[in-house]
Amino acid sequence: MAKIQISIYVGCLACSVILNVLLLSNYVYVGGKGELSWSRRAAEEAEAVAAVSCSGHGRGYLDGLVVDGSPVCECNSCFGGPDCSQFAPDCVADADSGDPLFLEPFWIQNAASSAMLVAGWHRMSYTFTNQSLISRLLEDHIRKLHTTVGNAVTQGRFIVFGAGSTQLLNAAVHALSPDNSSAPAKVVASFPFYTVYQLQTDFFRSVNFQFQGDASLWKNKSDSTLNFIEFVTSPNNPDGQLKKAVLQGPHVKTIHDHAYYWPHFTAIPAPADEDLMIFTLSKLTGHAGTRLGWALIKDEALYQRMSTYVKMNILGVSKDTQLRALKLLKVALEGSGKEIFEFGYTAMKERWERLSNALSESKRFSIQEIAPQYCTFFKTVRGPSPAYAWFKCEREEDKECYTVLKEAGIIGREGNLYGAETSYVRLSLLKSQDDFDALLHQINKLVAQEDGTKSII
Ligand SMILES: Cc1ncc(COP(=O)(O)O)c(C=O)c1O
Repeated sequence: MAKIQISIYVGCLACSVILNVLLLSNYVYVGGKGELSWSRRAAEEAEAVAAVSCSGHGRGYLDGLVVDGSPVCECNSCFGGPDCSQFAPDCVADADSGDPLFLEPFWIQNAASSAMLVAGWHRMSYTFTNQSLISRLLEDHIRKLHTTVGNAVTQGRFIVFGAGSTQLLNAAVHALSPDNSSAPAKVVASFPFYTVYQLQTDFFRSVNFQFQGDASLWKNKSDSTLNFIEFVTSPNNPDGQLKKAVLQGPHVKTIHDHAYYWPHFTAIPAPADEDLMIFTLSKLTGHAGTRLGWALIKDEALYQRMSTYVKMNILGVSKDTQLRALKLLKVALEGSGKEIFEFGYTAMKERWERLSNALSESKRFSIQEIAPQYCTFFKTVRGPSPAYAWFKCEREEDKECYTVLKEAGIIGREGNLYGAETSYVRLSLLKSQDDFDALLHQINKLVAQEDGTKSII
């Protein structure tokens, strides 16, 4: 009887050892031969989808549709057909959204260093092992990047991550509003301002805060006992200017939105050193879909309030997002940031120059002026490369400028959404090259109609 028991025991032990060896071998990279085990299939899938030819005007995606076993090309606007090779000459140029696809070619050039492979068991927990909601390594890389670029002081700042900076904008409004005041804090921004500040503040209707429009209108009242929260966007969306706060006073709190304070879009005259600064991965690496924003916060109590907001809202930013952001920031830091920012600046500057040239002889249309400025990152005076053109229809009869452009096959964003007159339209310059080319094509046609003489380039 004992003999049978011992045999069963030995048998079980052997099975368990074999099972563990098999399981372990599934995790193990077979060193020496350069062969992969569990990751090979995923790598092959990723390479196969990247190899799908979409004529340079589209892309196949791992999570895209598959037809007859092949990934389907998702075409850029104005292109169609199974391989995106068919150009639609009369297509409308969509210059509406701020989708930062101008950086896609950079990531294609850096495919190897930016690729990731995520195991099924990667960080399944709500928290990191130290119970934090934030990757320490990612936080270190963010601080390092700001120091390298010289665009923000991070010493003595706490960091909160959000699902994009969009979430942090309202987290900041919530955290800066008094809890038990008889009057809600007045949320303001100087015109023209990023529409979402108003949309969000109105949407999350609260007894603690209320959107009150143009900051400039409250200039003489800001030293009173009224509570103000001013959004300062620098560089500004839509007009690319480096803005400063309009209001000052003991009851004025300021949220500095630095989404575009990167060398792609602006000279960096000095590191931003404000009490509350908000940044986003979207306009830095172009990965808007990854949804990561961060706030640099001086005051600990404010940091705690913003952290609580994010905890109550989403219980922390996705660990997959944090992993991807880490990978991307490692690439951004290569060559002390020179590669990504040279690429971004060159692309945006070229677009700005081409648009400026197209409009240089127009009396009917204009775009904003941005003065050249010394950039501490490039160590030279550099010209403008803004994310958006703040386009103006100069003639009285064109004062519904959005409609004028729409009729000319261009979709922009109405100036009144930014608190400005309807003679302004925001045109996005940071989308894909195909989007920009379509925009320029339509602008050239429009300007050529102005005097009937200029040829269409
Ligand atoms: C000024 C400004 N702030 C914040 C955002 C939000 O960016 P995200 O939520 O992608 O971080 C945008 C997006 O366009 C923006 O223009």
